Amino acid sequence: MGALSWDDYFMSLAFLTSMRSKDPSTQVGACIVNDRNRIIGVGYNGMPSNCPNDQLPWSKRSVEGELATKYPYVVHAELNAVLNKNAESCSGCRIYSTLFPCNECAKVIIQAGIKQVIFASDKHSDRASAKASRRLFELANVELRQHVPEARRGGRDGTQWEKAEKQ
Ligand SMILES: O=c1ccn([C@H]2C[C@H](O)[C@@H](COP(=O)(O)O)O2)c(=O)[nH]1
Ligand SMILES: [Zn+2]
Repeated sequence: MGALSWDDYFMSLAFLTSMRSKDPSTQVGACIVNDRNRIIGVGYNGMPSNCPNDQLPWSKRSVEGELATKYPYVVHAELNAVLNKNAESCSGCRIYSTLFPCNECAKVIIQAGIKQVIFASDKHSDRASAKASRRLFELANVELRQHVPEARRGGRDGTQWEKAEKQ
């Protein structure tokens, strides 16, 4: 068996990173890489640092309203990856994300100078936030590409991807 492709390697790293997330419905991971294939930052969706996790909700919906759901509190994987960067700048980099970035992440990605987005799942493509993202990325000339694992092209064993896609 040959070496893992860069795309499979970085997307695998994004999936591995996503496994740190405590979100019971959608674990997201992101990995920023420069043009020399060096890792610049990784992140996953989680509650802000220093906020005790047991005091914030992970629910998708609540009869008590939006403030009793995760949405106003969770820091998205892509934002965390940019905030965690170990280089001066993300300019010209690409980002691997296990989920297509929402519009808030799209703004961060564009402002950080990231030029390429490689994503795995597009499961929220019907949401307005995903549609707004696509619009922003197109206007800002950020290249989008859905990752097709080597295994899907008849290459290596694809069990890890099958598991990830079922999420
Ligand atoms: O760009 C994105 C969009 C979403 N996330 C995180 C935020 C939430 O923790 C989940 C989405 O939860 P659902 O239950 O699927 O609505 O994904 C992210 O990190 N980046
Ligand atoms: Zn987001």
